[in-house]
Amino acid sequence: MNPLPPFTARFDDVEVTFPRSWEMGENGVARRVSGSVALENITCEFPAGQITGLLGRNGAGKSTMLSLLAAFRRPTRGAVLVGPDGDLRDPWEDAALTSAVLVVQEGGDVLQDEKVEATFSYYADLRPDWDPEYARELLDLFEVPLRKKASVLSRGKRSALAATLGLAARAPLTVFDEVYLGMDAPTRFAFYDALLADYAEHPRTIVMSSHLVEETERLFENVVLLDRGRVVLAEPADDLRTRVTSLTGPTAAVDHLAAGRDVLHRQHLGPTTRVTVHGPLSDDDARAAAAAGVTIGHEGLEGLLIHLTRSSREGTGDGGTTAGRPLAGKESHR
Ligand SMILES: Nc1ncnc2c1ncn2[C@@H]1O[C@H](COP(=O)(O)OP(=O)(O)OP(=O)(O)O)[C@@H](O)[C@H]1O
Repeated sequence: MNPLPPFTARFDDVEVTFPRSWEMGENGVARRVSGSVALENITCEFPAGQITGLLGRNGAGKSTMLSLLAAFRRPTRGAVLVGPDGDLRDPWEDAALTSAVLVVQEGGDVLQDEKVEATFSYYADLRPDWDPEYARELLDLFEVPLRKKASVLSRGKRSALAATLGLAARAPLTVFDEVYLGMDAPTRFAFYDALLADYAEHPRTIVMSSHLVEETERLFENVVLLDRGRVVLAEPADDLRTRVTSLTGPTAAVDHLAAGRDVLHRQHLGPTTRVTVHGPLSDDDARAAAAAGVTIGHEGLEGLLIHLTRSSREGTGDGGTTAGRPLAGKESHR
């Protein structure tokens, strides 16, 4: 059977509100937790056959958004649609669609009390594009024993197993929700390399949520940035990369060039100053910089994202988005 084509995923004015609930406080007394808006006015697309990074600070709404793709929950309002281009549908209770969407979270969806090979058999039954040989290759690469129970693996090895399942299932829409948590640096980089190599050979749509922007950004063709439940930007990664420029050189010349610009970061080292600014330089500025001994460089995405999420927070103040905040009322105790 031919594999399904890569899927597109679309969010159309999506809102997710969590209802009020009860939780046990530290003192053992039940506490009423206010409802909260986790996602608000989310309209964006994860394009077919591309790798998109879903970025945002803690509590921004990344996992909530990704859980909608796998139909783990329904939006309170708006529509989530997935499928091959021209045939996007609501994945809710649609078994054919959900078997083509795989959301991999830390620890993965594994049979905890059985050997890893039992989980492989389970995926072979459930996932039409499962590649058993590739799965074993990945386990060798990550040094995860096939004959151990998943529950006795270390946290890093469990993450590597989850990554293995995500890659070897070759789902037309594959979502990695911070799956690398617990992996050491060599394993994380082996995972990124394996992902890129397999994606090149077997095109599919990949969405990866991440905090580790600096080390994952090279993977991304698109970026969706969430802040407090709202989309701050959704753009091709290359367009974003050209938006942050560093200027390094004599302090007076750097300050002159940076005047009136949106400065993201400033660092002094004796008579030398380095600033990062938001926005490209004109040709005239570039010539002036060269004449004044100022070196121009391009920065990664991290500085821009920190800046955008920080300033959106300051800019909105209390009257801005309600996302991630209580809906109404105060916490009460009983
Ligand atoms: N089951 C739930 N009940 C109530 N509120 C929830 C629930 N799940 C998430 N939230 C709230 O929704 C908001 C978004 O949470 P979410 O886990 O989606 O964020 P995230 O970006 O994945 O965070 P992190 O990077 O810390 O994992 C948070 O304010 C969180 O407290």
